[in-house]
Amino acid sequence: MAKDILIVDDEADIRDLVAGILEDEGFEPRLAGTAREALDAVEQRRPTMAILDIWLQGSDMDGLEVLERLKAIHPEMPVIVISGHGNIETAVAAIKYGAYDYLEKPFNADRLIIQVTRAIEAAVLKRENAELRQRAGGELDLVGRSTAMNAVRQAIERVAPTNSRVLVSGPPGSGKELVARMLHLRSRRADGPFVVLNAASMAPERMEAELFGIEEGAPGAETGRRVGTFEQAHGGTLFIDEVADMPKETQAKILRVLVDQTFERVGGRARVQVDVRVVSATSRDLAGEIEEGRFREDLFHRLNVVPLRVPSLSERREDIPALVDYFMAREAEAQGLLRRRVAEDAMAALQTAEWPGNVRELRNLVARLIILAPGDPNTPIRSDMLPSDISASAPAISRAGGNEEIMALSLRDARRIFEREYLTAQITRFGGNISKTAAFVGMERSALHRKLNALGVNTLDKSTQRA
Ligand SMILES: Nc1ncnc2c1ncn2[C@@H]1O[C@H](COP(=O)(O)OP(=O)(O)OP(=O)(O)O)[C@@H](O)[C@H]1O
Repeated sequence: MAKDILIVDDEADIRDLVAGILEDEGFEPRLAGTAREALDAVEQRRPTMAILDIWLQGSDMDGLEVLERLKAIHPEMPVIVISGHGNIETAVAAIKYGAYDYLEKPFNADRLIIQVTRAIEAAVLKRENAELRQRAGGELDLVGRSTAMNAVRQAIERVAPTNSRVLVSGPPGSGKELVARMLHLRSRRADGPFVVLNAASMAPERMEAELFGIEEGAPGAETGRRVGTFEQAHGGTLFIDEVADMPKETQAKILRVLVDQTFERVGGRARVQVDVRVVSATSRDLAGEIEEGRFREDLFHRLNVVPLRVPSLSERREDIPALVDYFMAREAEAQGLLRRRVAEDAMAALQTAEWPGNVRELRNLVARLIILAPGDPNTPIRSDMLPSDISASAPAISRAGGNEEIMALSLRDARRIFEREYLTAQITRFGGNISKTAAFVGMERSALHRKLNALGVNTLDKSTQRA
């Protein structure tokens, strides 16, 4: 995406000179000759950055005041100020007001280009850092090599660079937001912002101010003027989570933005232009919501240009061991604790459990186990240490055997262990009486003897002993 740079200078020659230099470098200059023109231009669309002359003749505000206003509206937007020769103090004051840097007149083209490039890079880095912090523990890759997950991965690679809108569907906690982040990171907008709006957790009366921003003085703007999520996402991706929870009036407004990419802030009249890719997600069946009259069909078609379904965890149980290992490593590091090994019977239980909360539920369980599973950190986590609803799904064989490793063995070895434990238990049950045991388990007495010998089970046959 071309980076647009607002050039604010009262001298037309300087404006044109700066614009020419930047245009040659592939930037998209926008020009303003007065403070008012500058503020109007920013109002209409947030530029990537601004270059601002401190001395603005013929304006009702000086450059420092304009700088202050710009910083109040878009604190993250870099501004480089131009100061006349001998005006270093003012330039330094501008830095205190939040300017990224200053250029002293006369300046040469190379210096201008270096400063502009550096300012944009710094803003991108700052945003990335902020996003990383905000994500706190979020993933940037999808774990799991099941066929279902590979299909999701392939779809992401195909769709991400296209700029199409995507509707991600899937049950709660299955990884829809993660998929949306990957769509952003693999798109040409990757160095733009990724902004999340959760329609489910937002009061309907606040939704519009949140999406479109609000002007000072409008009802609900107690904290002053605010930029909405659509504007924050300019040049990047807006992720609308649980889109089915959006009130119907808001749905109509979103539809308009999607059609012409402009909107008005709440309490404002100016049209704001944005360039935003919308990725939305739902865990509900939108077709059903449309039928019930709760979701607009025309909006559905606009959002659902490319549908992408994230499978539930129970549709890809073979991914569970890799997910467990991955979360175990991450959570152990985050908590400053040692990783625990998960014994095979516990893994088998995790792979057979139902997981209504999908990957999120599995992640939370692993985090809990690291802290709460009994035994020292070198003891493997066995199925009987899992919460009862999960351990109940451990295969009966591994619970009955009490041998946590049985699920790791070949059928031949597992059968041997099973037979030994089963027969030892039965003999114990019948007080060591081989005849009674043989009758119960359905074997000839002599065959049972041979079997016990082969398995290395020592018995004192009590059926031949006189009481
Ligand atoms: N394939 C995966 N690999 C690694 N981590 C995953 C994977 N899928 C989901 N997660 C993790 O599981 C948690 C839940 O995922 P996410 O928030 O993306 O789900 P969601 O479907 O958007 O949830 P909700 O429906 O509640 O909004 C997050 O911590 C996410 O990082």
